[in-house]
Amino acid sequence: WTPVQESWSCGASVRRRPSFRLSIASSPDEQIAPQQDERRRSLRYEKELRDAYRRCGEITKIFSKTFYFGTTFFSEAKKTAVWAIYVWCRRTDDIVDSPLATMLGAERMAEDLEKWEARLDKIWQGEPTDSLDLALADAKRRYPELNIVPYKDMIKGMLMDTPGHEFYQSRYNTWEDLEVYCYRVAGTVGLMTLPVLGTSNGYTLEEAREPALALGIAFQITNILRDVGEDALRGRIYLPLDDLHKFGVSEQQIFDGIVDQNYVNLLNYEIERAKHYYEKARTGIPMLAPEARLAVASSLRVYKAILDKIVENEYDNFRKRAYVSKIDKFLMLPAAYLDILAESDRPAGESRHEHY
Ligand SMILES: CC(C)=CCC/C(C)=C/CC/C(C)=C/CC/C(C)=C/[C@@H]1[C@@H](COP(=O)(O)OP(=O)(O)O)[C@]1(C)CC/C=C(\C)CC/C=C(\C)CCC=C(C)C
Repeated sequence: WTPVQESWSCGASVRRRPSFRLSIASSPDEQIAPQQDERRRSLRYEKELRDAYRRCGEITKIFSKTFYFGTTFFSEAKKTAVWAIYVWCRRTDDIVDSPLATMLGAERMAEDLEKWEARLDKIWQGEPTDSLDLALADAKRRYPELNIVPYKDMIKGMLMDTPGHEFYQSRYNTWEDLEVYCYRVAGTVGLMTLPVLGTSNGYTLEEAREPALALGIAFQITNILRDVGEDALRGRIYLPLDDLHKFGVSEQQIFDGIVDQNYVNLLNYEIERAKHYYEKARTGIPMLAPEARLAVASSLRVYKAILDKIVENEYDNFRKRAYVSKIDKFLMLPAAYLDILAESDRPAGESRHEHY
C-alpha cells in the first residue's frame, strides 16, 4: 500500500492535510531486526487504520447527524464500516455537488469522476490511495460480500448531474427515468450498506435487496421534494415532466415558485409515491440483523417525517425548508422501536397500506 496525502476532493489539489500523511515505512536510519521491523510496520498500519476509521466517524458526524446517530446503535465492526461507506459516498457526491465543484466546472467534474472510479477499482484491489480509501478497503476485506457494482452505479448517477456528459439529464420525462437516477444516487446506498448491516436468521441478502433499494429511493424522492426550490435556483427540475403536465404545472411555475392548487396536487401525488417506497422498505426491517433494525427504522421515520413537514409548510418548498428538529428526531425513537415490534409480528414481505 503506497499512501498519499489525503485530499477531500479526489482529483483537485485542495485541502491537503499534511498531518494525515501516512508513512508506515520505517526510517532507513533505524537499525532493527527484520522481525521487529515487521511488527513495527504492522503496529503503525493498525494505528493508521484506527485513525482512518475515527476520521470517517468524525466526517459522518459533521455531515449527517441523522445517519451518524443511526450508527451509534451498531457494533464497532458495523459502525466503522458504515462510516467508511458514508465517507466514500459523501466524497463522490462532493465531486459534483460542492461549491468547489461548481467553481471548477462540469468538465472538471467529469474528469474527477473518472479518476475517482479508477481509485475505486484500486480500493477493490486492496491498493487504497489515501487513509479514507484505506478505511473502505479494510471494510471490504472484513465484509467480502461488499460488491463494487452499486459504487460504480453511484458514480454513473453523479454523471447524470454533470452537464455535458453523455449521461447528463437536465430534466426527467417520466418517473421511470427519474427512478434510474434515484436508484443510482440513493438506492445504491441501500445495496452498499446491506452486507454490513446483515440479515437475521432465515433471510438472505438477496431477499432484503428490494426493501433496501426501496428505502434509498424513498429517501431520494423525499430529498427531491424538500429541495424543489433550491434546485430551481440552479435551473434544475427533478420532478417528472409528465407529472407536471398531468397536474397542469409548468416549468415556469416552478422557477417562479408559485404554490397553487395544481402544485399542491402534484406534490401530494409525489408524496404518495414516496410513501409507497417507505412501505416497501418497512417490510425489510425484520429481515435485518436485530442490531441494525433500530437505526434503519429511525432513519426511515425521520426522513418520512420530512414529507409531513412539507405539508405543514403548506407545500411551500420554495421559501420554507422542511426539516425535522433534533427533539422531534429523538421523540421518534420509541415509535421506531414500536415499528420494529409491529413489523416482526407480520410475515415479512406483507405490506400494510396505511400511512403512519
Ligand atoms: C443508518 C445507516 C445504515 C446509514 C447509511 C449511511 C450512508 C452510508 C449514507 C450515505 C449517504 C450519502 C452521502 C450518499 C451520497 C448521495 C446522496 C447525497 C444521497 C442522499 C442521502 C441523503 O443524504 P443527505 O440528507 O445528507 O442529502 P443532501 O446531501 O442533504 O442532499 C440520500 C437520500 C441517500 C441515502 C440512502 C440511504 C441511507 C440508503 C438507506 C437504505 C439502507 C440503510 C438499507 C436498509 C435495509 C433494509 C432491508 C430496509
